[in-house]
Amino acid sequence: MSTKKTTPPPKSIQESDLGKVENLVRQLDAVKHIADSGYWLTTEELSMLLGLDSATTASFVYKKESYGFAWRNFDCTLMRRQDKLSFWSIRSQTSQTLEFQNLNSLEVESDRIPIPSPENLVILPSHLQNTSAEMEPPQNHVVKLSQGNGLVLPTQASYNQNQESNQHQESQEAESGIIPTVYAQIDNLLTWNQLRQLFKYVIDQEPNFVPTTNSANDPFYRRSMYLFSFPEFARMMIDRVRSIMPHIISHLDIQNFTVGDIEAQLTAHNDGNYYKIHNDNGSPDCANRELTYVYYFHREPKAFSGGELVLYDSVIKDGYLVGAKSFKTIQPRNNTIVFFPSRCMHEVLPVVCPSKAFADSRFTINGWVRHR
Ligand SMILES: O=C(O)CCC(=O)C(=O)O
Ligand SMILES: [Fe+2]
Repeated sequence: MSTKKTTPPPKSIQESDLGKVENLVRQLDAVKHIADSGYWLTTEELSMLLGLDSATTASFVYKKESYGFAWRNFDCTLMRRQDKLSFWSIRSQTSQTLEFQNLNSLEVESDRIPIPSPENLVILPSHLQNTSAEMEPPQNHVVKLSQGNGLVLPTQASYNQNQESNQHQESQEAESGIIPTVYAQIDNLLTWNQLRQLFKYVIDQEPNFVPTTNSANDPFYRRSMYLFSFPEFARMMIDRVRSIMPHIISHLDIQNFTVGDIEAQLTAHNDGNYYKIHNDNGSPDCANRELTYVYYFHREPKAFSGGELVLYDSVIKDGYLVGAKSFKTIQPRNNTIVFFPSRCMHEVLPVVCPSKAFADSRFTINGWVRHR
């Protein structure tokens, strides 16, 4: 008996490959269809669609909501956990990634505003920036320094009619130990091209915006929408903020700290939206937030009014940081970024946007610089 193995008949390579390619194209079409629709999928559906193995699928159980992964040229993002289900969005990267890669290598154009290099940033000193006392400041809003569970709310949100000028309040309260809130506002953070691309991106992302929540679990405390995942622009903003951090710390004249994680979220405030008085480092998981930054952008001409950021000064009372009566008002000017200490009390005044159109919203990329 011969030991020689019989060679299997040559299989039709072309045919089997063609079958695989057809299946792949069918799968890619289906993924693209879902990505374009903006529908969310459960983990089980996502796993089926992408053909994920069971170990990968099982590992999703342990992921927090801020989780995403890339599958070919698609971004899959865990959007929400609701009851026992998790929901995922799929987004095609192709167009945005290509556009974004060119962002920093754009040739100088006539309408381009140069990115200020950290050395020649023009930061207006707080006292030269717009301050006002047109609204009613809250009294005795008490915040325990970096402690407590969740957002620490005013203990006594009684609002006083205040007709005096901010300047006047400042001089009065200087005598009673007021700690003025320092802030820095920088104009023209992005080039017009970057801004245009960001705006276009945000408009395309409208279906993925979801209502904001807050740690006070009070639905009336905050009204706005936010976009959970915007990886390219988040990266750009975080890099930019990190690069200017030494200059901001020195300008604000605050104690130096080692910069750790920097977060970013993208928010839209439309008609009637607001964010009541709060600080940004009042719960254990955000206790190491040192600085808050808010980058403002909107369509031109501006189609909303209101939405000012009000920054309250502080006083220390019985070991607590207490919001003072005096405050500064910051206008959400297009293409500007503002920095201030996260422990300071602040609020966003209601936005009036008569058209109610999403594109007319007050948009921000805002976030926090944590110390290491
Ligand atoms: O939009 C703003 O001006 C501030 C937003 C803010 O305070 C926050 O997101 O914590
Ligand atoms: Fe805040």
